Amino acid sequence: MFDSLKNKLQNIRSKFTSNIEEVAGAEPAPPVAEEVEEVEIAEPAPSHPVTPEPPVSGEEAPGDGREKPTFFNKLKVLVREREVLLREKDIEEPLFELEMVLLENDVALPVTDEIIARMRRDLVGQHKKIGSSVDDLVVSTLRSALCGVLGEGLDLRDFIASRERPVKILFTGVNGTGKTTTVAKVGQYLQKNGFSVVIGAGDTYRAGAIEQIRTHADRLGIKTIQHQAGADPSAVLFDAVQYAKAHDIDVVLADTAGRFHNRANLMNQLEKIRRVMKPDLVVYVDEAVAGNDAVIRADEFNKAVGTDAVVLTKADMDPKGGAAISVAHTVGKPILFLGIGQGYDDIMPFDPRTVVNELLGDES
Ligand SMILES: Nc1nc2c(ncn2[C@@H]2O[C@H](COP(=O)(O)OP(=O)(O)OP(=O)(O)O)[C@@H](O)[C@H]2O)c(=O)[nH]1
Repeated sequence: MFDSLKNKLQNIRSKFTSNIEEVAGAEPAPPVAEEVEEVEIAEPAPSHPVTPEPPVSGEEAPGDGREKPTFFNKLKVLVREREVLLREKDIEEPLFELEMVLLENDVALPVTDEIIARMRRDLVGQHKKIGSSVDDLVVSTLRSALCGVLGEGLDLRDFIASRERPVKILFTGVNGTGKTTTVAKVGQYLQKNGFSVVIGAGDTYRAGAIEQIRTHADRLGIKTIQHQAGADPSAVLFDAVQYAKAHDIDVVLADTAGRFHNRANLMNQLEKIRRVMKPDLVVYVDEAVAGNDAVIRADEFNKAVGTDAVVLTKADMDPKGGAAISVAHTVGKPILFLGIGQGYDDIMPFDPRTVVNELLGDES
């Protein structure tokens, strides 16, 4: 998943590190006298008896019984307190490369600009403590820039636990992106997390769609509410909600026909579904492999009918990761899950920190 972006980000990480190391190496060492007073560092036991050194002329021996800072102590403090003041030109080159890498990997332009601005703001013109590892500074700055655009994510279990039963989740999106499979995967995920589920077969438009969702649901032991092909999807989903109420089911998952935001009749149909079903959560499903197109569609869909969260499918086939990085910041709604394969288990709750750590090759 996102291998191209991952490899390139890790190269950029080394570039930033070597540039900053160069600046840090060229800077004069910061003063250490005051810090040395505060720090207690165990000194290695001497291998032979040490005769106390007489004070160097002009220097007072400490009169409070404390040991005078030694060279060894000073060195340790120096490493710990090492600071660097970065100027724009010190990181201009890796910043430019980062910008190119993000754009080449389908990260949307405004999102790329935001990441670069965050990096610049966090690094340039400030004294940065770099301790013994410049790499730590680079990784934490990159991590916070990426997490800044990915937002907080949304834990579906917490969301469901916070709502009245039955919690109604409506899945929408364009044709063939993996919506029906996603409904089945989410059904299994919720069952495994202790919630009971019913599926409403609201795609009455595409030939074979009802049978498709029914087959998935039967395999997973989930009840499906269905009408015949061509029926009004609002009526099907209304029935699914009634069934859930009558049988104390926790969650209704509503499949719907794929549609584009500019197809007026299908969008009106979706409006009707919303009025009748009153969903707690509208989930827009698109495929990560569509890159920037998926981001634009998600944004337009949100503006046309409103979206609460996004699922990106086929992340397993996407080397770039641009849609996953861009969609939450562009649409202003969290990513709920990534689809990572064709099996029912191939769904991953989207945790921004985990994804960023994976991209940076850093487990901390
Ligand atoms: N590799 C991969 N394939 C997926 C993923 N999710 C779905 N698919 C596949 O994508 C294809 C389309 O999935 P569907 O669930 O039928 O798509 P849909 O959006 O419901 O299609 P419509 O009903 O036409 O809107 C199927 O072959 C799925 O197995 C995923 O995360 N990874």
